[in-house]
Order: sequence, then C-alpha cells, then structure tokens
Amino acid sequence: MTDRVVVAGAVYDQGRLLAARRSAPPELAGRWELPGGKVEPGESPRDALVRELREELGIETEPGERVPGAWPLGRGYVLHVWTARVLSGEPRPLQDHDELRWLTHAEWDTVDWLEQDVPAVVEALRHFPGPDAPDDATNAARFDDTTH
Ligand SMILES: Nc1nc2c([nH]c(=O)n2[C@H]2C[C@H](O)[C@@H](COP(=O)(O)OP(=O)(O)OP(=O)(O)O)O2)c(=O)[nH]1
Repeated sequence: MTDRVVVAGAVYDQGRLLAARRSAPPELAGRWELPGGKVEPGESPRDALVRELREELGIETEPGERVPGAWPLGRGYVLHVWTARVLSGEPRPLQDHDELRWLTHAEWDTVDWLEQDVPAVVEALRHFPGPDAPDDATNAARFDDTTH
C-alpha cells in the first residue's frame, strides 16, 4: 500500500522561513514543524496545503515548487514539502500550534524540529528565495515553470 501524504509548507517571507510549534498530540507537542496536514482523498497536494495553511494559520498562500524529496513519518505517512508564499494575512497559531517563528537561514536550527523534519527543512532552505531574491511574483512564476 502506498503511504498517505502529509503536505507541509516551506512558507517564506522576506527570506525567512515559518516554523510552527505543535500543541498536540502530546507526543509531538513542543516540537517544531513545517505547518500543513494530511492530503484528503481526491484533493491535490497544492489544494491541501492552501487549505491547511488557511485553517491552521489564517493565511492565504500560493504554493510554489515541490521541494525534492519524500520523508517517511512512520505509521503509513510520508512528508512532502512545497514552498509557499503568503498572499494575505498574518500567520497566527489558530489550530494545532501554540507558537510561530520566522527564521532566517542562519537561525534555522534554533528551534527543536521534529527529527523527521530536519532533512526536509534543510532541503527546503535550498529551495526558497533568499532575502536578495528579485521579488516574490518573479520567483513564484519561475517555480511554477519548473515543477510540473
Ligand atoms: N503538518 C505536519 N505534520 C507533520 C510534520 N512532520 C511530521 O512528522 N508530521 C506528522 C504529525 C502528524 O502525525 C501528521 C500530520 O497530521 P496533522 O495533524 O498535521 O494533519 P491534519 O491537520 O490533516 O490532522 P487531522 O485531520 O488528522 O486532525 O504528520 C510536518 O512537518 N508538518
């Protein structure tokens, strides 16, 4: 049986990556992750990501490129990561999280990531625009060209 996909966002803004601290379940609470959730049957990963980021953080986002890789989470789940830029809203920990933090590249390892997220975050950092990127729209268009 194929693993069920958990899609997570490497949400970036001004060269920083958004990290979210889980508030549940107890075995994951206090650890940091890339926000997202399970892809529902019949749903595209991009649609799932937009939905999860809206539900959990109250933001509207545009997914960019799929970060290459697939990270096993155990119990029949696998983590896929997409870059995503914020279109509107200020992220707030509405559901599943109790703290959010914007991290610069240099700060990426200053939070206690879930172990399985570490390789995903490292890979994501190689794929999201740094602070010197020309502008978000240009990057989003470039990513769209290369991902499908
Ligand atoms: N969202 C997310 N989940 C992760 C990451 N790393 C990781 O091990 N997980 C695990 C935690 C959860 O067991 C599972 C995702 O479940 P979730 O609770 O976020 O998904 P969901 O919003 O769809 O939840 P639900 O419908 O089951 O309540 O994957 C990550 O970076 N992001």
